[in-house]
Amino acid sequence: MKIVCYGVRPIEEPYFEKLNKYDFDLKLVTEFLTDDNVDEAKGMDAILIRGNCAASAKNLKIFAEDYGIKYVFTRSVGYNHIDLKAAKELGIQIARVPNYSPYAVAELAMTLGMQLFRHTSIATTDSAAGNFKVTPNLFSKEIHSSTVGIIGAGKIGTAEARLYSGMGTKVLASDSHPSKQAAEYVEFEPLDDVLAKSDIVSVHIPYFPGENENFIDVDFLKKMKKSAILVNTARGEIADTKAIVEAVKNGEIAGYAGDVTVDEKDIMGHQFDSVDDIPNADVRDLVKLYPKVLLTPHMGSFTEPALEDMISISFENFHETFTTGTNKNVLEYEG
Ligand SMILES: NC(=O)c1ccc[n+]([C@@H]2O[C@H](COP(=O)([O-])OP(=O)(O)OC[C@H]3O[C@@H](n4cnc5c(N)ncnc54)[C@H](O)[C@@H]3O)[C@@H](O)[C@H]2O)c1
Ligand SMILES: O=C(O)[C@H](O)[C@H](O)COP(=O)(O)O
Repeated sequence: MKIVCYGVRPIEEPYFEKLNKYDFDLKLVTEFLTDDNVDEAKGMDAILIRGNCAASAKNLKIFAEDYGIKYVFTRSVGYNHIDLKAAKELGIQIARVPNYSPYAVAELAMTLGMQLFRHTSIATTDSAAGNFKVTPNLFSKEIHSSTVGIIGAGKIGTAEARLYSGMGTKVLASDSHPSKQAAEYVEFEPLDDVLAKSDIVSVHIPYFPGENENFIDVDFLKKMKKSAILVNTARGEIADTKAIVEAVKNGEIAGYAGDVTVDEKDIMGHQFDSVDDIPNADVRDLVKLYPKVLLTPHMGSFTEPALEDMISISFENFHETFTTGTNKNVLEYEG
């Protein structure tokens, strides 16, 4: 079976080869899938994409009607980059990887939160400029005697809760479907209470296009402590970026860290000559608030265990579908 895999970084290529136990005929393409590079899929039986690839109605139509491709799978947890409605109409099967190492993202979220909590980004920026003074803005609480709030205690949120609870931290959580697994590490409380009590708030809810844009809004931010840190490693679209910029600028929260932004397709994977060249004005303003704002380039899943899971579970998805017609990680459009 011929599979074209989009968004394969050179460092990832040996893993695709090593984990190819079903001997698929793989075509590895470095670029993310866009409407402009659909022709890489010509002659292929199936397509594998990642989070920052866009499976739009336009390119899905070409895959189905011009190339006869019926399978477009993603090696990501999130699937907001796929037009599920169009896929269903075109008879394209979509599947994802719902469960790669959750510690990949959980550890990053914790690292970013701790960096802001202990002011190390401010201190190391100062020392890199030759300033070794212990200034009042470096004064800190300690995490073992503080409270962390997890919003969305699913697989990643629970993994982060476990990490913090291992340090003795009290961990609260808000979740629309509280689980027993999470309850081992968190106390579930209503969202407003979690926001009011937490010193670090870490968000892990999925993005559902048209449903929960700007879940983190002015109101959400006002409910947090002025001394608290907000971390979003989930998706940029669930946050009102302008509201976060204002909240940090006005001291309504102490800092913000994100592994995700809005308009990712124009930002992630690109290198700009200057911050002023970042194409989204709100993201530009956010970046300029460093070191109170820390942004990473959507690298939460960029660890060896996560990468191996993403590839091998995708290959299992293809093998199951090629042998039985479907697989356990198929996504259905629920319009
Ligand atoms: N930064 C990265 O590289 C990276 C990597 C993987 C996943 N993600 C993002 O993280 C998200 C979470 O991943 P996961 O594996 O933990 O998913 P999951 O489905 O296991 O957990 C999500 C949890 O959020 C809860 N939830 C949904 N809406 C909610 C709401 N409004 N309020 C409270 N709780 C709500 C759900 O009940 C569920 O428990 C993904 O959807 C994806 O967008 C980011
Ligand atoms: O949802 C996920 O699995 C991740 O957020 C995501 O896909 C990572 O982004 P990528 O590096 O795959 O573009």
